[in-house]
Amino acid sequence: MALKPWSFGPQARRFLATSVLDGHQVGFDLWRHLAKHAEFYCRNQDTWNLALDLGPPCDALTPMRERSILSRVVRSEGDAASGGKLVIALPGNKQIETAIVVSRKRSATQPTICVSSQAGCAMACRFCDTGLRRGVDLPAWAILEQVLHAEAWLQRANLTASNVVFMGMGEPLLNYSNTLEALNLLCRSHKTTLSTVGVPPLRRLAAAAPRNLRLAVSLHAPRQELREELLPVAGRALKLEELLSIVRGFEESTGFGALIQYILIKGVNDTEEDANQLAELIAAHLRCAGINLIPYNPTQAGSSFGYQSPSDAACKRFRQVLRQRGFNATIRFSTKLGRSWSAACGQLGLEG
Ligand SMILES: C[S@@+](CC[C@H](N)C(=O)[O-])C[C@H]1O[C@@H](n2cnc3c(N)ncnc32)[C@H](O)[C@@H]1O
Ligand code: SF4
Repeated sequence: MALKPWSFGPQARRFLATSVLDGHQVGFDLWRHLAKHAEFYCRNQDTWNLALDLGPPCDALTPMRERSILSRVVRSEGDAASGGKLVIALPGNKQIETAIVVSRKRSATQPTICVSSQAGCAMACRFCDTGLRRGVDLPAWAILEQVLHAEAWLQRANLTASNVVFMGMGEPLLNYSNTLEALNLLCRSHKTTLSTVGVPPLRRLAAAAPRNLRLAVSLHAPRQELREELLPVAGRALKLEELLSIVRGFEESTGFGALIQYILIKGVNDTEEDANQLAELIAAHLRCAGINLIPYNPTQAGSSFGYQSPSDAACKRFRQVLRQRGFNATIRFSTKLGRSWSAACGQLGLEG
């Protein structure tokens, strides 16, 4: 495949030359990513050295030959046309997971790449299997390479992703500087959404994030005490009102309403009264672009608390209350297939 004359320096071009030795048939979007990566790697010698444990200075990238992309896909589940999961090995054999959701709205196919920011997560939310493992921060390149691998995978079905969401393994704001580094590149080419449980670095992000970043907040409860029950961090870090006021500031500085995420757990937070309280809370504090209701996906973590998925009817009732109060509320039903690959929300991270 012929190289395009990229306007980066010679080191970056050499990086590109080596990155195609394995003969990937990559499309234009992926090339653009590679080019950005090249720029990124050449700027970040420290990250590069650390990752490879070899210590080549930037000038010595050429001998790297076919291992220019540091991570590799060790397994994929599902298929490119309908979505799936990639298990990706990093140098040193740590494994991370990237989910790819392919949704169809009318005739348009919209793939979304769901990246991990950490392997494991220290937040230990009661319903999430990622939280069963302590969080290890991923370097920025490992976040970016998930997009590369996912793009290459999607190309089997002639698809490209325009959306990237930080909704895979980990709490992105606890890996603040690497996440910001990755966001600065990704927001140039993809509609990018960062999902957070709401931790203090959110204040810094509001000032530093690219202006077109979208924010999703995992709220899950309309009351502080219920939130603390579900998310242990809610009792230690930002209280509900404080969190909402930071999110409001974020909405003002970016001009985009935040997306509210709300897991629905049978008999825990799924009553009509909960829905009404949620509507009041959000209306009082936020502009809010929409409310994403996520029926609880069965997990090992959640089963130890007896959590169960709500019925479809209960989810729809909850949604109806929110809609009647004027909110754009949607239910994110995970496909049976997605659950069987353990690629659904909260199910990533028990392997590897
Ligand atoms: C895995 S988290 C990653 C991003 C970030 N740590 C957060 O909590 O927003 C992405 C979303 O998955 C949701 N989630 C986690 N476990 C879940 C489960 N068992 N069922 C449904 N959603 C779940 C989270 O609440 C969050 O909204
Ligand atoms: S829901 Fe998010 S913050 Fe909570 S344990 Fe899972 S990944 Fe971490």
